[in-house]
Amino acid sequence: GHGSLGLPRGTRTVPAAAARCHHTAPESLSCAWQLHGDHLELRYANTLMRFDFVWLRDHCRSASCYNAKTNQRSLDTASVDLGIKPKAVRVDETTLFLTWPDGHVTRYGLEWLVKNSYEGQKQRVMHPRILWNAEIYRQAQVPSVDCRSFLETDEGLKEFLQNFLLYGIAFVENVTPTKEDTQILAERISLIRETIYGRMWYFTSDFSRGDTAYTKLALDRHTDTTYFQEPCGIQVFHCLKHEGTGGRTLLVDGFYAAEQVLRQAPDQFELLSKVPLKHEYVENVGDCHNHMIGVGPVLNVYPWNNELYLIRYNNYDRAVINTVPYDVVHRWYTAHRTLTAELRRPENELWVKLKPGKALFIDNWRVLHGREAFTGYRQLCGCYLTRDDVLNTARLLGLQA
Ligand SMILES: C[N+](C)(C)CCCC[C@H](N)C(=O)O
Ligand SMILES: O=C(O)CCC(=O)C(=O)O
Ligand SMILES: [Fe+2]
Repeated sequence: GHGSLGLPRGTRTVPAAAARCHHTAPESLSCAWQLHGDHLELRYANTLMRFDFVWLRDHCRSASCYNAKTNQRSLDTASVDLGIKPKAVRVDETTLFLTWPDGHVTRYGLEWLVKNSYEGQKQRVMHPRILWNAEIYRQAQVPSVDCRSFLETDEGLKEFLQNFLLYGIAFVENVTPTKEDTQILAERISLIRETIYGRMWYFTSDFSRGDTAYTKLALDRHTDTTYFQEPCGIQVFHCLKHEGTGGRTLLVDGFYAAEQVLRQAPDQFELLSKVPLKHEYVENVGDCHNHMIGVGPVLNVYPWNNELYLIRYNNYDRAVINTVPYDVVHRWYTAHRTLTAELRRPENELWVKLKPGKALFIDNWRVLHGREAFTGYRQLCGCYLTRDDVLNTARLLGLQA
């Protein structure tokens, strides 16, 4: 052995024989382990990891516990004794071997353990992103992908998806300006998410639906369908026609703004990520009758690494707040104001004029959109996409999503 791991010796550590440190050479990638009363401690590749015994038994990848063809567990986890403890431990250069009380042996690749340990996951992000303001986005000179390359080559599709994952927005150019051609684009990367607005939608300022989107008014930055229990993951916009003035589209990276809140006021960030509230859509126009309610905090983060994955921000559609006591609600308004101030900084605003032929994909869990008031006839088509299926396509092309 190379000496002690410097562990606090509590009453729960196992007897001396098992508590001795064990090392494997070479030093650089050496593995040290120590068996405690209720967990195994492992140090490998500069990571100190702690594994619960039931977790270790549950993750046995032997043929009897795991079906490698379907990647499904066959072990009945409920049959594992919650007090289980390995009776023998061995480590070589690449693998940890545990022998269980009934003689069953489990092997774990050390790299696999690092990747799948809590400590390993805590240090990495689920979704690599580049947070942006207008300057950062312009400097990056993210190219639009050509429609043919998007539709006909894996490289084109992959480039598009990589940009989309990193920035939360991506453009396809040279698209035939019709609803049908826009649908073909959408279906290249995902399934269309059908909602109360239909599958593929057209919209103009005809107030055919009970929502300001269907007017010529300006719309402040927001995310859509905050009033769904699962807001739509992706929004596709394709402007088919505009004869008039104004109508530019505003895009703001919500995660960039939230990150600034985290820096300035971590307690406010935390409040926005903990306080659940409702968004609501009540419609009674013509034959359209809908009542939708979605519940959740403004900021949604993975608890183990505090990584943002969803922002719900729509001041138009935010419902009556009746889920928060008065003193918390005041602090919530303060936090909401801080976030709003960040979202409204002019340097965070990316303004684009959507034109026929250029389709825009927006990550509706991250990037807010808005529009300038306009005059004249303007027609947009588009759809929402199911997020799981966009990410599925990205992963199949080898991207981390
Ligand atoms: C995109 N499309 C015009 C179909 C619907 C617009 C929905 C607008 C709604 N206020 C929201 O933000 O969810
Ligand atoms: O008209 C626009 O450009 C966007 C309107 C809007 O926010 C929406 O349809 O979700
Ligand atoms: Fe919208």
